[in-house]
Amino acid sequence: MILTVTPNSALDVTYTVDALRPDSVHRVRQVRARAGGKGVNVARVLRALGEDVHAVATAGGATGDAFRAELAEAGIPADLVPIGGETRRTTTVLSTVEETVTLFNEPGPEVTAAEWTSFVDTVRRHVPDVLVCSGSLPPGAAGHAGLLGAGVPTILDTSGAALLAGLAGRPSVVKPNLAELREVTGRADPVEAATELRRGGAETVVVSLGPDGLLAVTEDGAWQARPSKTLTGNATGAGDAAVAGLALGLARGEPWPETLRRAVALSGAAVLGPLAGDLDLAHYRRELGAVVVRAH
Ligand SMILES: O=P(O)(O)OC[C@@]1(O)O[C@H](CO)[C@@H](O)[C@@H]1O
Repeated sequence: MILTVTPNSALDVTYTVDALRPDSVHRVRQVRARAGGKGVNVARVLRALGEDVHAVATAGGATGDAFRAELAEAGIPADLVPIGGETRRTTTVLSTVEETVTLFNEPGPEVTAAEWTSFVDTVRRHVPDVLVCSGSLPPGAAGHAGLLGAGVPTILDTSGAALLAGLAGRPSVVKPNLAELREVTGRADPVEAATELRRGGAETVVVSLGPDGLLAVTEDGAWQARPSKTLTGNATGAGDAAVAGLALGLARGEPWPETLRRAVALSGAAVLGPLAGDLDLAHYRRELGAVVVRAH
């Protein structure tokens, strides 16, 4: 079983507007709301692939109730740890004129020390094949390192100070995008920057390069996997789909080139899905054979 952990869960609200203009009123053409946060998106993707997955997330207040109801409707098995604060919302604005995707991520509610302990205990009750810990931390949370279980392969997908602190948990994989990698290392070259994170405690660093695919820097060498073509769509959750592919590769003990191939194919399928966590499965199957993987 793959366990996905979302400390700062969210109700993802997606607005579709015509043009997005500052200093103006926007008429929203379509509103969609559903359970989100990066780990929840990873769980959705794995579930769509028919994999055995379980989610752990926080939930509080009326937004937490909506989050809980939607997750149950989606059929994702989950342990939701109650918190006193209100689960946050994230807002994604899709503009059909500029074809842009704009995100507003709230910080999330303050969690108490007791709530965080209960969250960590809930995660530790599981013995997964792979543990995926994704997204930001809510204010007051002690850090990801305490969630990364010894003896279980782990993926940490977060950014900034939380990523640096999480290295203390010696994750099997971290997956920053290029901007996040540069931000935490101050280095422009992705291989040098990834090597620095490996020295800091990550076994493997997988960098998401947007339309250029994924770059993995591992103890056995480096590989880059590129999609067969550039896609347009909703890129929110594309990184989470890539993480789902990495988790699957780790669970199956596949070699890195295979794992990267799947992760890139899933990431493209997510860009074509309407909302974060959705997949175009036909694209995924086609793209699996078309992704180009080369030693870097
Ligand atoms: O604020 P975080 O935890 O970094 O990111 C949260 C988030 O923007 O990431 C997902 C897309 O990856 C969205 O579904 C989600 O709400």
